[in-house]
Amino acid sequence: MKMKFRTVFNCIKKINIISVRYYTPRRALMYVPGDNLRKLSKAFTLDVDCIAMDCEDGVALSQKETARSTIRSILDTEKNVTRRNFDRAVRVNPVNSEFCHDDLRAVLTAKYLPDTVLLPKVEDKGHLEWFADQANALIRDEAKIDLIIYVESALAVIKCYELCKYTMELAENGKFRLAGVVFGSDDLCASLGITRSHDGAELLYARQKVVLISKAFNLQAIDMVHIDFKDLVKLKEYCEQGAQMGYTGKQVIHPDQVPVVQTAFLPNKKQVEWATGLLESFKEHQKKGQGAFVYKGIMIDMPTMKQAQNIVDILKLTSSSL
Ligand SMILES: CCC(=O)SCCNC(=O)CCNC(=O)[C@H](O)C(C)(C)COP(=O)(O)OP(=O)(O)OC[C@H]1O[C@@H](n2cnc3c(N)ncnc32)[C@H](O)[C@@H]1OP(=O)(O)O
Ligand SMILES: O=CC(=O)O
Ligand SMILES: [Mg+2]
Repeated sequence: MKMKFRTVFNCIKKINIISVRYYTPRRALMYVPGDNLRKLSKAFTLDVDCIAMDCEDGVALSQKETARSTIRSILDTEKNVTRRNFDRAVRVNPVNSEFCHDDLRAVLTAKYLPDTVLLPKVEDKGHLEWFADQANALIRDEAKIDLIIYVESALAVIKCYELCKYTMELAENGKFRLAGVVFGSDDLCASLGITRSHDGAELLYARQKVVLISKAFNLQAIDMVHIDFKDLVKLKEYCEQGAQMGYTGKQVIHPDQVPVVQTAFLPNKKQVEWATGLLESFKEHQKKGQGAFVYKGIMIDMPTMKQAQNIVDILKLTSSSL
């Protein structure tokens, strides 16, 4: 009996609450320095949901122009030359840098638009208005891109709700839609004046705040990067913790991290069996007029049914979008 409880609770504790209007899976969001053709070519061979071609912090100041033009030439070529239909994302430089305008012009006027623009270091409404003006002017016709904003400073964590809300408002009449929020842990550490520890305890408050607010707007929440890329055991632990908090994916910097993250952000076989069994049982009990009932020794009513539905939904959404 004790074992049974543990098994069921192990299933429950890993559940993501998702409620989405459209869904592009981004379990692993993998950065590739935009000036490195070897790494870019390698990335396109991987089984990864999202490739983040980087113009920002993974690129030296002297290589910004090379990164921009390399990414542009990739976007000018057809997407389906690779074996997998991944999300083609570009991380541009922050709006208040000298590079962002040129980055946006290069990527948003390419023959094929990126699926997603990743906008780092967003801190106030002015940044978002500036981005909206640029995107609306540069994107042709009726096309729309996904936008993911980064919360990665003390100020941005405090203003996270306001930033998400305002981006959604701007998106209503814009050529972009807000798809998610990235929790930029490493820049946040720099902003707070701390050095990141191995267990990440210093990040807990902000990490939870970012996922809570993202989910309040039905957005994807993409968890912090694990820079100790050779430690795959700790990576798995962080993934499970993030998924348990409600994060839908994680930033990745090395190919070895990809399979761990892609797997960790999908419900496992045991969770799927638990969820489908519960949903069947829920239907039967509803027919009999019973709102609360016992399934595998646990009291079930509407909230647990919704958690089970989330598991089934995330699996369906992920497999149907790939
Ligand atoms: C922290 C906050 C952030 O903003 S994170 C985002 C900014 N940083 C980045 O983008 C860094 C991305 N990662 C990297 O550049 C590399 O993984 C670093 C960490 C430098 C290690 O590279 P390297 O010494 O080549 O690793 P390795 O020899 O183990 O690589 C094995 C093969 O995999 C390739 N690889 C490596 N990283 C990537 C990547 N991100 N994307 C695509 N491919 C990658 C290497 O080129 C190498 O391939 P090959 O076997 O030589 O063909
Ligand atoms: O951009 C990501 C971060 O952790 O900083
Ligand atoms: Mg950052």
